[in-house]
Amino acid sequence: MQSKLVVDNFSLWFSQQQVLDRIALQIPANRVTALIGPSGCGKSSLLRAMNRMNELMLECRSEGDVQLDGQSIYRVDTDLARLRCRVGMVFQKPNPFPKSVYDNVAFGLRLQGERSHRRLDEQVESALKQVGLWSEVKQRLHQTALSLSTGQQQRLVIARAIALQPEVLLLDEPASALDPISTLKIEELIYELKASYTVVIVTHNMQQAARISDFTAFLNQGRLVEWGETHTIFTQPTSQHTEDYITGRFG
Ligand SMILES: Nc1ncnc2c1ncn2[C@@H]1O[C@H](COP(=O)(O)OP(=O)(O)OP(=O)(O)O)[C@@H](O)[C@H]1O
Repeated sequence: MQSKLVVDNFSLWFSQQQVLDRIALQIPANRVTALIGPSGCGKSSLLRAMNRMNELMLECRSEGDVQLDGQSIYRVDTDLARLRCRVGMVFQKPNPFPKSVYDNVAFGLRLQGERSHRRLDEQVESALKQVGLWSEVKQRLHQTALSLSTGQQQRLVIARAIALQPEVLLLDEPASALDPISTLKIEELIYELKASYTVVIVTHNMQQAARISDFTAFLNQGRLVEWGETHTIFTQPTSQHTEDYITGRFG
């Protein structure tokens, strides 16, 4: 299977604290990969390593590499804006801009220089349809996005990321702030998204990881304990640590 991203012996430090230790992991294209593990084990840091978001923090240092389609993203001449368009990210708490629904989705497209009203309309509609939000918001495209429910806001933020036609979507606990029905919608959406995108998701919810992911990586204390097909990790983990974690005995 083709790897979209390859994490190659990657280590990360914040100040003196090492938070990732020689991680080696492949992210298959057009599949959902879940990152699981106890709080503080480094899941979000590993996710952020995949589009160089850790560097926005002070005193952050890394070793090793991450390759996107075989090309290192850690080269000094990497265009970070372009990288973050190719590898989009959605956070735990929905963070719509205090702008209209339409302007949220059109924001990045306008930044990229799109000026045609017709093309903007088409792309906004297409992104909102992909996240299943179009029928809910088409009458209120010019109202503030902050008037949407939390679940709708999270789908809007995913639409904002999708509008830029990323190749990879990084989702950091995207459903943890949502009610069960909104969570289900996000899970269905993630399942559909993998037809067009490579998805990496951090989740604390083992049932969610088992339901929506094809591959699972288990981290503990900054190390990758094991990774493989989700079914195998959940039914026949090779490590006792993994088994203890997924059965709720620790973490
Ligand atoms: N900006 C930062 N500055 C300093 N230390 C940080 C920063 N972000 C994370 N850390 C530390 O890095 C370690 C890993 O954090 P990270 O958020 O990656 O873990 P996690 O597995 O995603 O945790 P959780 O499940 O609780 O969200 C933790 O010890 C955390 O305190």
